[in-house]
Amino acid sequence: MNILEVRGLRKAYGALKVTDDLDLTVREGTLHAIIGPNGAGKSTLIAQLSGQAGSDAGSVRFAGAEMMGQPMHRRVRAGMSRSFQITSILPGFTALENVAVAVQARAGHSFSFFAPVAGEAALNEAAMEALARVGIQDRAHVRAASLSHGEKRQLELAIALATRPRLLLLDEPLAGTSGQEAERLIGVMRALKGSLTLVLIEHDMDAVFALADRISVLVYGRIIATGSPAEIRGDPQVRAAYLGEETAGEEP
Ligand SMILES: Nc1ncnc2c1ncn2[C@@H]1O[C@H](COP(=O)(O)OP(=O)(O)OP(=O)(O)O)[C@@H](O)[C@H]1O
Repeated sequence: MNILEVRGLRKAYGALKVTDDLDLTVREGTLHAIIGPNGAGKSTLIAQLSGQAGSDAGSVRFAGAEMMGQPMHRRVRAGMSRSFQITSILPGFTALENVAVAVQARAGHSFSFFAPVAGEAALNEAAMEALARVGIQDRAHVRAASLSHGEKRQLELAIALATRPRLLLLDEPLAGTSGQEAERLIGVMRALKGSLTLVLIEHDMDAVFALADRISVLVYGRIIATGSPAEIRGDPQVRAAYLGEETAGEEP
């Protein structure tokens, strides 16, 4: 089943067409990576899908329902969530509080995953469960300011997971991480695979080709190819437009 069907998506900043009649189909349960050169429109696409940024035209169907025009909190409630940058983490709050606060803030007044009577306890339970899924439950009561960079990246993931998404949009989760931290995050993403659908933007090609079930290549606001890692690696158009000889020739 296709959990996400994007058709004719457009967004321009002045004369600059950032997403330009973009089509994308994501199958449920897959990790679908989107790669492309700097400035291709990847972050803008994630922002448009999550509802953080508006769109000029197009259709975004999630689990059969049209999301275009819906605000972000409605999309979160429908099961579509995105990870946020470290800047949205509150340094004086513990990891657990960060997850709980973010869930409430993002789901807004329509936060209704739990019966009202369950309130805070249920919220904390969900937050703790999310921390466990990303492997930092033992850091739950540590202030975010004291977490390592990699742990903050894990916390971002936990914040997104706590809304119990069916589809999680990840914008460069490995950015700025060291080798060991990146390995840990790759392990977390691998463990998440199958239990939900992941759409991943990532510059680390080794990680992309190791993790992805399918890859789409975005160039100048359009998807020029979609396929398995092997198909993308072998696609002459992709090699010419983006991957370059040294990456295209390597085996993961
Ligand atoms: N708010 C904005 N106002 C004006 N131009 C913008 C805005 N956001 C993005 N752009 C421009 O849109 C283009 C696409 O940016 P975007 O960040 O989506 O690309 P990207 O593929 O994620 O790039 P990178 O790989 O470098 O992160 C760029 O030329 C960028 O300068």
